[in-house]
Amino acid sequence: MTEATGIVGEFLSLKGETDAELLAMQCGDFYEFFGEDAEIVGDELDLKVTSKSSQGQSYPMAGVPYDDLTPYLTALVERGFRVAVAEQYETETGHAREIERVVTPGTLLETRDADAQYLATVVAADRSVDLGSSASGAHAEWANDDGATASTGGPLDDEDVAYGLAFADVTTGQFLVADAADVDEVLTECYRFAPVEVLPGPTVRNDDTLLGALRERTDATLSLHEAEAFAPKRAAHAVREQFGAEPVDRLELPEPTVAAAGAVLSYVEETAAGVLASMTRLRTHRGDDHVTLDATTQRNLELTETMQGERDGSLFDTIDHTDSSAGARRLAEWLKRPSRSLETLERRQDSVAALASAALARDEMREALGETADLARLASRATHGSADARALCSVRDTLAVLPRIAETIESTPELAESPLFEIVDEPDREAAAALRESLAAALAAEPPSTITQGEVIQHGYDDDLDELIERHEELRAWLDSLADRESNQHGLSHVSVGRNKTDGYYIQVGRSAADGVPEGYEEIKQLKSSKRFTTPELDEKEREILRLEERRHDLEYELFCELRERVADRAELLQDVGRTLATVDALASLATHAAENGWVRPELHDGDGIDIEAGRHPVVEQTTEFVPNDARLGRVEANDGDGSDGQGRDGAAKPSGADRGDEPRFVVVTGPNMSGKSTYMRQVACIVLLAQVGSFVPAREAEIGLVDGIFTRVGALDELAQGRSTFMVEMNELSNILHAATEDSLVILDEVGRGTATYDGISIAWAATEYLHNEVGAKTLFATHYHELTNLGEHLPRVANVHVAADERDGDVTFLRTIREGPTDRSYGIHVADLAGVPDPVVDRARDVLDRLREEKAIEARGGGSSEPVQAVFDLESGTMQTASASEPSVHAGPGADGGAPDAATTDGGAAGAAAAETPTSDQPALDPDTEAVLEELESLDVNATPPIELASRIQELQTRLGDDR
Ligand SMILES: Nc1ncnc2c1ncn2[C@@H]1O[C@H](COP(=O)(O)OP(=O)(O)OP(=O)(O)O)[C@@H](O)[C@H]1O
Repeated sequence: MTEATGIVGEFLSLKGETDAELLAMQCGDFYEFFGEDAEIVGDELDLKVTSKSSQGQSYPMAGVPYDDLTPYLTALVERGFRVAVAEQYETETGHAREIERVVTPGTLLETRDADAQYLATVVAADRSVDLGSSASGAHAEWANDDGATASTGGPLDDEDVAYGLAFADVTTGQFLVADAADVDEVLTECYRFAPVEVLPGPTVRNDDTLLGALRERTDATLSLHEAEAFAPKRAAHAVREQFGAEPVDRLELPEPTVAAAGAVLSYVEETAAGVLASMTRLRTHRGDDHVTLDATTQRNLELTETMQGERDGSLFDTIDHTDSSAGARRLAEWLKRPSRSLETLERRQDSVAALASAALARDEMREALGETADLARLASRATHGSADARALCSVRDTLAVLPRIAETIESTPELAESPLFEIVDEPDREAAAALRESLAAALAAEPPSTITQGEVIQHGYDDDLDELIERHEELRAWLDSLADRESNQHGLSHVSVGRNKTDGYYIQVGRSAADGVPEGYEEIKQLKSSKRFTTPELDEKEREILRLEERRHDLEYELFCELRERVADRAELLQDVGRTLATVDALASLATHAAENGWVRPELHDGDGIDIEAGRHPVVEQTTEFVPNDARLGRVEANDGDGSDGQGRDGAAKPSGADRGDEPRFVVVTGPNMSGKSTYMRQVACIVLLAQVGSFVPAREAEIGLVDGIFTRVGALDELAQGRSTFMVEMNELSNILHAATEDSLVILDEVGRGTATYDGISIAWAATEYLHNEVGAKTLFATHYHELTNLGEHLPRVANVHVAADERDGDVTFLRTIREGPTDRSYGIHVADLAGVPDPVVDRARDVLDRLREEKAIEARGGGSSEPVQAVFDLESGTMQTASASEPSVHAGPGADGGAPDAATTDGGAAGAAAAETPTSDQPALDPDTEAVLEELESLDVNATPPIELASRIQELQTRLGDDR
């Protein structure tokens, strides 16, 4: 096959120079794609694909107009492509082309999305290697400074690994670094920042598990960046060059973090040259300052999107009333990174309280905020050199909003006395005013979007330009009056003066008068009813006008670029003002939601307890007539004056554990299906989270002791699609919680152990409860259908029971949605099955079975005071209850026979299966030695001291041994 030459050949050779998936090459007034690229672009963007031949071969070709590249580029990058852009430039002998930039998801400046657009790096390094000489370490993440990659091995063992992360948003200049102790922390931060593109470091790119998790937990494109950029010396140099010596030297950032930061900088420089200058500050993000919200919890609480992946119906969507995109970003950031600093939160609360009580001033401020543009983004565009005159006008107009907001605050007493007064004073207001004034003096009121055609600079800004414009206008006036002059002077009728590309300026005379034109008129064109002429004088004026126009455009362009550079030099100031406006917007949004929904200011303290009176779910209350409920967890400073009658302040139940003299820390929530258990637990988590955002909360009153983390475990339906067993996911999540939660954490467990056989499930749930209660001490809400667990309250001092009440009358069940003290005795699962449309014969039969189960009083066998529980199971064949006995050593008799006891026995009608450990009754025959050995082992198993997962596997092993005997 002959190699393509000409333009196609040039395209293919440039394509060979880049690792971008697509190349857009400028060819005059178009950007063209050839070959496969043309086909992909044709498909993706619905562009017409034609063909171009070269060396007798035909190549697909697709193109977009030069001025129209941005939307196509954005669309391609948003679909995950990396697109190289080659520009054409003039040379002495013609023209040549070169790749100027590679646009990737993380370096796309022209984004249309209001969300932050983070580019992230994840670097792993072996802790055991002396980091000082890490480049020679066997598992060092980075390459040697000479460029050879030191890491050749696969993934590191997590225990020995330190992780460094960097997040850069080229559209706003935000630059954050963080370190992470393990993969979970890496994933948590990545979920929190939701990067659009991740650059895995040299070792991470070999770690299938971590890469898989990153793909699963983020929508990021994973891109490769040269390993040398991660080398410690080179990375540290890049960081010093960008931010000065401080981050590396004074902040003492760990090397993996520096490597991550340096690599991001080099990638940005390589792909989006020019925008680096907008990254003026390096901030460190420390998990310790924020409430730990692992990725699972962020999803379970539907912070920014629902479990179905929708934005609508998320917590953020519900509380967001911001009027600017920067404000929305700020609010989302607060929600994903709730604070643990009482001082920060009380400052926000003071501002929200002031804004909530000053409705008119708030409206005025929101109106002004609605007129603001995204200053941080405009600063980046100015730095990159892609801001046009309209963008600078937006900077000018947005800067003008700051004094308006400040004035409203200063003139409204409530606001003037709040922290808002200081917040608006944080940026250098004088410098902002000066910049605004110089922009106002320089820019035309409504400039065109093109910056090379003039009319962007205002009169009075530059003397030379004014002179040019004056002369230009004089000439225009001369031209405007030329037709009249000629007609009067020479008695011509039907005379006009015009201009077009081919003829330049001309005098047009009607045919009837054309013969009478004076001497000196030179005919340049004949039309049907007229003729066009020029004159030496007109020619000269034309030359002058063209010269003036060119000089005017050049000078205006020059002045504009100077102005844009001046704005770029003030990138940091613009980011400060943008940040202040965004903060005020986010606070005003919180105040608006609080005022419109009757939310109250929670009392925050560094103590332990959570006390919520008449709390509501912030999202569910929007669409439902919501029944409020109280919640109490941990050591609450008693100030409600009651407590003797077991009733809360409004008569609703207080968990019964309080009666035991210990504060309830672990509350078991039972109740029928669909009664509202999940909603109740999530509402508590959301209220605590909102409180630590600085927001008001949906409750009548609330006292919140700040928590260090919120952990949740709820059903994980979506994981199924990803090929992981539901139970495995459940156990992973449980394991994470048991490891990560502390005494100061809030834990929400919605059904633990449901994904496996009933006995295994109960055992795990039981053991996890004991561990959380005895070892961790976290404040926990635990919803379960295992009624056995309600007995834990009898044994453990800080376990309390509550249930969601339902009313049953004549077979009709009414959900009351009210939390009451103590456990429930019914599940109403059959009622829910009926509501869900399960066929009548099945529902009737289920009721029948349930009645029989109840008659056999299986529950009394365990809960009715007998010290020797009896295993009761339902025989599906005979439709009767059978108790294990010597005469019937059936498959049902062994504890934990897989799937042995039907779930109905435990989850419905309050009938409970026996506990996992069953002892033989006196009238049973002696057991065989193996079984006895198993029982002995079971007896000696220290449930409190054995980690739950190990416990589960021990029990499973014992079951297997019993099973082998059968
Ligand atoms: N306090 C409340 N006021 C009004 N409606 C509520 C309240 N709590 C829950 N609901 C509504 O009741 C329905 C069921 O709630 P939820 O899913 O929390 O029940 P559940 O007990 O966890 O159910 P299951 O045990 O089947 O998982 C939801 O549609 C919810 O909107």
